[in-house]
Amino acid sequence: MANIILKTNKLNKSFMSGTQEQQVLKNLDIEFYEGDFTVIMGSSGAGKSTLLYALSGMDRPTSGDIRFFDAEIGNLNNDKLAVFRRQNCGFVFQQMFLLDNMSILDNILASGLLVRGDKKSIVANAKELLEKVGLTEMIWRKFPSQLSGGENQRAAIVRALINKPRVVFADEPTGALNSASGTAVLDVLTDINNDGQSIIMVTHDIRSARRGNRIIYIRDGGIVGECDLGKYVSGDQIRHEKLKTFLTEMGW
Ligand SMILES: Nc1ncnc2c1ncn2[C@@H]1O[C@H](COP(=O)(O)OP(=O)(O)OP(=O)(O)O)[C@@H](O)[C@H]1O
Repeated sequence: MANIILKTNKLNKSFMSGTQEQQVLKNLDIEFYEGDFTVIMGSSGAGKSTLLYALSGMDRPTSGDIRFFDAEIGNLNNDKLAVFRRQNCGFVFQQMFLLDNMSILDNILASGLLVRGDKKSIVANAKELLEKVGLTEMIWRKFPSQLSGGENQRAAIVRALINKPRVVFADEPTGALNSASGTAVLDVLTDINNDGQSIIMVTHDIRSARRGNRIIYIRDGGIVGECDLGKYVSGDQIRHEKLKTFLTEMGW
């Protein structure tokens, strides 16, 4: 049995809209396991991104506990939480801002150097990841304002992965990418997962979801189903059909 990396206990998250309270996550109890590529799916507004933000410590729950490895993240103050996130987590979210006064490569190296001191290995890792997501050497020297949205997004993904985080949180990582760039990003996520890094990804995209081994379905802030797909194998049609059947059963 794989180690539990994240566990929630009666997780609730509400937002106030005027005087009305909207309860988005409702008493959620869930465990995530080391080495899994977990995919969270569900209809629009079901609470997927809210869950991802709470799990990753980007936002605080209204009530309930989240145990992340050995840390109860609700008990960490903001500074400790920031250090904890920097050391353990990578974030591949839609809004990921690169610093505009630094080249693409420097943006990535700066993130790496914040956590590790070994510049040589950080540079080597950065170049390998940049090539994998299809960003050529000419682009490494450019500044974010000189790149397309998709190029910036791929660079931001490299920055998120540079420290080899134990857990990568991804929210629609291929959302703004064309098919070839999307595949390159999914291939990188699959590679790092095969190397042992855990991934928790929210997506609407069945092609992205297919990369996961565990699919969780959320409706109205609660988990209503899950499907064990086994590890991704390219071109495995049976796996693909199993996912499609599961999603149909869930009313997707
Ligand atoms: N910061 C916020 N303030 C107020 N309401 C919010 C906030 N964030 C999310 N919500 C509300 O919580 C609900 C769930 O939002 P969430 O983004 O988690 O859904 P989702 O399942 O990720 O949807 P989608 O697939 O459309 O991205 C929505 O009704 C949304 O309006």
